[in-house]
Amino acid sequence: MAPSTAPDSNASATIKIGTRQSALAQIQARAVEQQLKDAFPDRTYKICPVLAQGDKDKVTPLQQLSQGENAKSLWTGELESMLEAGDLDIIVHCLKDMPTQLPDNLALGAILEREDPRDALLISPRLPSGTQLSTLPEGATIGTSSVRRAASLRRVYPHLNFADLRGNVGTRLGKLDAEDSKYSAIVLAAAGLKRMGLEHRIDQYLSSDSGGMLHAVGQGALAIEIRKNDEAMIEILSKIRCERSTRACSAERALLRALEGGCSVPIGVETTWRGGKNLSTGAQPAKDYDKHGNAVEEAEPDMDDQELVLKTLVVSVDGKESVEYETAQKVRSAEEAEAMGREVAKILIEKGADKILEKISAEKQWAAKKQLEETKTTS
Ligand SMILES: NCc1[nH]cc(CCC(=O)O)c1CC(=O)O
Repeated sequence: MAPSTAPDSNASATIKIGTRQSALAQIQARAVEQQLKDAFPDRTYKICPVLAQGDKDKVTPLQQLSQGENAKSLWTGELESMLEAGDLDIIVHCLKDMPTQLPDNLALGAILEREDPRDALLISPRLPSGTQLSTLPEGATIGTSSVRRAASLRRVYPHLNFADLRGNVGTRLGKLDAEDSKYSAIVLAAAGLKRMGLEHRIDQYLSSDSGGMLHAVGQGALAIEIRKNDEAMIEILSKIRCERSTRACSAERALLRALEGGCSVPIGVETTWRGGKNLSTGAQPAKDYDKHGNAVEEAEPDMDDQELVLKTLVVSVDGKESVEYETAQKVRSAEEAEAMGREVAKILIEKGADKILEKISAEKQWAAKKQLEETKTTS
């Protein structure tokens, strides 16, 4: 690829990449730096790890930390202030952790090619190998702090128990492996494990076909946050963005925004692409050939000829009530994908998802109030 010849006066300035400090976050930042280096080898880059508020406070339940207007800003607030001040040029995020509404002067600059979006089950080393969700004993405890994960699994496996599990990926694995561990299994995002080279710890991939679990909105995708008016950066990022992942994630995020859910709201999604010229006929898919005439990997069908399939699930905390909806349509831009997501939100609400979400929101407010009262009486 030709090196950048951007005419702006800053074309030689170091690109400062902000990231959280966890091992996974830094791996992700390095992966983005590498993609940028491949596209713009003449530029220089600096990774700046920043300690997030959410990483400092490991005691308060996540659900209460992320209450209210500024939900989730505890993960991104410090980094965003630095981006606004020009101390950073981009922030690398897991899209899943990004609020659907960003501060006014910041923007989502790019969504990169998505890693495996599924959740993964990791079984305790003390249990027989080959154990799956369906063969876990009655009363076995699953570690997860995600309401979506616990609620979705309760729905299909009401005989299992769920317990909070916090910390970064390494900490959570340590808690599963500890000799006196209370967990029979834990659930983590497959993407994080794969990026950390821990794929071998996955005992079962969870999906609509396996465990009845749909993943979180945006799960598995990295996103780049930028200053809204940074045209030079938008141009740079256009070389590393992924249109397919952008359309799928745009549909998911528009759905979440319309349902006004945060990361702890049990909305599961699954987006896949279906059909297209090469696959819909059932004929042998056409091969592509490189310039030497050697067959290369099967060409992906043109996205514009395919349908985006969106599966959704809203489930009550106890797993007893749920609303499901699945649809598919062609989406020829991120905007069309967003319209699809909003339409699906409307249908989910018509089917009763609003009642499930209202109840969860009321319970969260009650828990936060109780927590406040407890702090008052103990201090
Ligand atoms: N909630 C924290 C978080 N945010 C993103 C990931 C995984 C990586 C990704 O989704 O890109 C994780 C860890 C997990 O859920 O296991």
